[in-house]
Amino acid sequence: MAEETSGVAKLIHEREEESQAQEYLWNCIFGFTETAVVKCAVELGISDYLETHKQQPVSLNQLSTAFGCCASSLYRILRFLTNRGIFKEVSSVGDGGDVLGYVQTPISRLLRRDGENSMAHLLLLQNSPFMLAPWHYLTARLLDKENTSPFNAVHGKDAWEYAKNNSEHNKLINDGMACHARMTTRVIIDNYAEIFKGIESLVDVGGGNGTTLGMLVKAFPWIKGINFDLPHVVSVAPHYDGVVHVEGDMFDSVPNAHAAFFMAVLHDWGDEECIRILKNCIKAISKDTGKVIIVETVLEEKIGNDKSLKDVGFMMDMVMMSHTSNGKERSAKEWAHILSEAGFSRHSIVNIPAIECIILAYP
Ligand SMILES: C[S@@+](CC[C@H](N)C(=O)[O-])C[C@H]1O[C@@H](n2cnc3c(N)ncnc32)[C@H](O)[C@@H]1O
Ligand SMILES: O=c1cc(-c2ccc(O)cc2)oc2c(O)c(O)ccc12
Repeated sequence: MAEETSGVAKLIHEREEESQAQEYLWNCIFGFTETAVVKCAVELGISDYLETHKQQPVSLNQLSTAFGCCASSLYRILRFLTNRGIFKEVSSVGDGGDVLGYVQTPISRLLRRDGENSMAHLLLLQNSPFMLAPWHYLTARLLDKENTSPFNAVHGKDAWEYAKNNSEHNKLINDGMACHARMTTRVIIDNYAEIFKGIESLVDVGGGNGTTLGMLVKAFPWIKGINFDLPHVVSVAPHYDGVVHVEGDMFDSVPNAHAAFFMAVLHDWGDEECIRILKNCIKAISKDTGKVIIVETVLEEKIGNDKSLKDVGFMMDMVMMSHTSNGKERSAKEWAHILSEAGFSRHSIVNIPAIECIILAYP
């Protein structure tokens, strides 16, 4: 009898496991629909529109009129998004009785295109045709003796060369990265101001359109900011008080400054390339009191801390495999290797409430 019960329990357990496995794979198979539909909501500007109505529910008719789109298709898009908790459907009392309308949620607020903490442009970057096409060549990269990056396989050049000759892609990258820069820089300013005490001038190497340095200099006005990036990036960068834009190539040299800053740059490159860039940095910064501040993923640091942040690090590592030739996310051991090879005498890692850590390296 006991044996029979344990056999049934085993069978039930196996069925539960199989149904969980199926659920996981259904999500893998159709997971792209969520990204595609969220992208559609961003392109229409649904969050931006709802925001202008504060928490007043907005009806389907109002939305379809505002966007000039087919009400029945928009209804299906909104049904999908409310089902996943991205927007919320509420009823309110109107002239003719109860009316249904849509309001924002904490997720949809992050999808406003101009919000301070918006993630919309990062979503548009990753899901642009330029960035999606290379994923079809991931297996080809593994089988290719030359290890050609999927981005190169599709576009015939690396992402930075491609952006140089394609203003649409250049804007997508700069806006997407600025979106990420705003989120992480806010965390750094609010929690780690002591890192910037005593820094007279700071060069942001691969600083993109200067969003990060603009925020840092505003928060810590004693710093003179030098935003350093490729010519096609700085030539379209907006003005920020206290920041000068300098064009150049970090593989040749880095402008002199008291300290240097890197965010989401070194992960685009292999170890030898990072060592070369970092050696240029050591030459550029103050020998006695200078330091290099690196904001990047340290893979295992988030374990046991926040699983979702750790998962983003592993996903970013796949983005690097698809979009760069030698780039990768690194473990603490891998960071220690490139920093010591570049000539830094010591470094420390600060775990922060973001997907990255702050790595402080001293000459
Ligand atoms: C992933 S983006 C990071 C931008 C910015 N630091 C941020 O966190 O938003 C990498 C940046 O490195 C710049 N970059 C690539 N190659 C470079 C080079 N050889 N010299 C200087 N900057 C370079 C790119 O133009 C781009 O702005
Ligand atoms: O699309 C991206 C996103 C990043 C990124 C996002 C969030 C972070 O905290 C760090 C980096 O980095 C990218 C990157 O370096 C690249 O070469 C292409 C695309 C992206």
